Amino acid sequence: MLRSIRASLKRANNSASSPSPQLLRRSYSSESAPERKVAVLGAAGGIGQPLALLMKLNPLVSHLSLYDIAGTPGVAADVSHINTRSEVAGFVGEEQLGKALEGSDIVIIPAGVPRKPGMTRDDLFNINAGIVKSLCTAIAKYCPNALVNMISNPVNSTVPIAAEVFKKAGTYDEKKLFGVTTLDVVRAKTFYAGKAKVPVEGVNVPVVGGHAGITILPLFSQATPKANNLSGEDLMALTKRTQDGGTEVVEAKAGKGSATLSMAYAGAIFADACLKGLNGVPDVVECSYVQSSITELPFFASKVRLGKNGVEEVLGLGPLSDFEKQGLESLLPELKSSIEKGIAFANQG
Ligand SMILES: NC(=O)c1ccc[n+]([C@@H]2O[C@H](COP(=O)([O-])OP(=O)(O)OC[C@H]3O[C@@H](n4cnc5c(N)ncnc54)[C@H](O)[C@@H]3O)[C@@H](O)[C@H]2O)c1
Ligand SMILES: O=C(O)C[C@H](O)C(=O)O
Repeated sequence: MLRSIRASLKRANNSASSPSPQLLRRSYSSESAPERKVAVLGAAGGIGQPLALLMKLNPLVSHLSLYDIAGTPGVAADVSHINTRSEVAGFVGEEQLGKALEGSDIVIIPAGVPRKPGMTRDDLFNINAGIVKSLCTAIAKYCPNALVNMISNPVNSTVPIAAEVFKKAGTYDEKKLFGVTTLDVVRAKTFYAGKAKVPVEGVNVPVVGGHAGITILPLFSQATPKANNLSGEDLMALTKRTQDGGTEVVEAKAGKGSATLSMAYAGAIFADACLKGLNGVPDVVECSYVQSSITELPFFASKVRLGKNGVEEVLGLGPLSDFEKQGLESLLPELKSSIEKGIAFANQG
């Protein structure tokens, strides 16, 4: 079971760009891997718990720090019994946040409220913006050099909030702040493979833009392997399903939250890519929402090469179909206003 989860994590490392056989072969054993501390903030939640489990299974992690406002002692005690490399520590309440963060190489943030049916991600802004702001203030103080993997929604705004908090604290490094959009890639791969009837393990689809509705733009024209059996209508339907993937789960859960298990998987894939980059593994490429100059917007999701300092290179969009060019035009105003909303919030008061 454990072996198959690890194998699946490894397989999923065939990133949004073409899979690098070298990357797939170069996984570290715990004996050779450097010490790496990963902190999960919101670790007792729907995403946090399975994410804690998946990070405990990752041999690149030596210290796993689980923080929440409640419930982490139990989660940490539970996960700590798994016989894998990392030492696990649970921290609860604001007074323990500093200890939870100190020395972290990566901080993953799934803290905050999830959607209920009928809500947009932006409806979460009023609660989650404050949570993210206070957590990022603590990150700036206790582990200013950590890579930050932002999962809390609305990602289109929470990433700009984090950037502003770090700027104010004098610790901002644009190479180290990531909005986690991996779930969009995971969905695009799954839906494409199903429709094209190709084995999902070998599928790659870049997803660009942001992480809400039409700002999620899968580039199926660049999907590999190429599928000649898909019509223009099929590609439009796949695009819509990817954009509405989160809502599909929210409705199916009928008031009991949003995607947690698939998100934990996606979060674990992205954190693993960050760890590999930090450890010097070459050609680690994932899509992520980062500071960017490939469009006129200051933040944008695209393929990103990860390295020892975080973002090594923000890769361009590549050739787009007419349908995708239109999608790009349409998403820019919404993404712009979500970014501005985040920046304004962070700078008020
Ligand atoms: N980026 C993505 O693709 C993606 C996917 C799914 C969900 N999400 C988002 O992730 C967030 C969490 O979702 P969930 O289903 O795990 O929710 P959840 O309610 O199950 O868990 C959230 C956890 O955050 C904790 N929390 C609240 N305030 C905190 C604080 N100040 N410090 C530390 N922890 C705090 C809560 O106690 C809870 O345990 C939501 O905002 C959701 O929209 C993002
Ligand atoms: O849809 C949501 O609210 C959660 C998340 O952003 C998702 O894409 O599943």
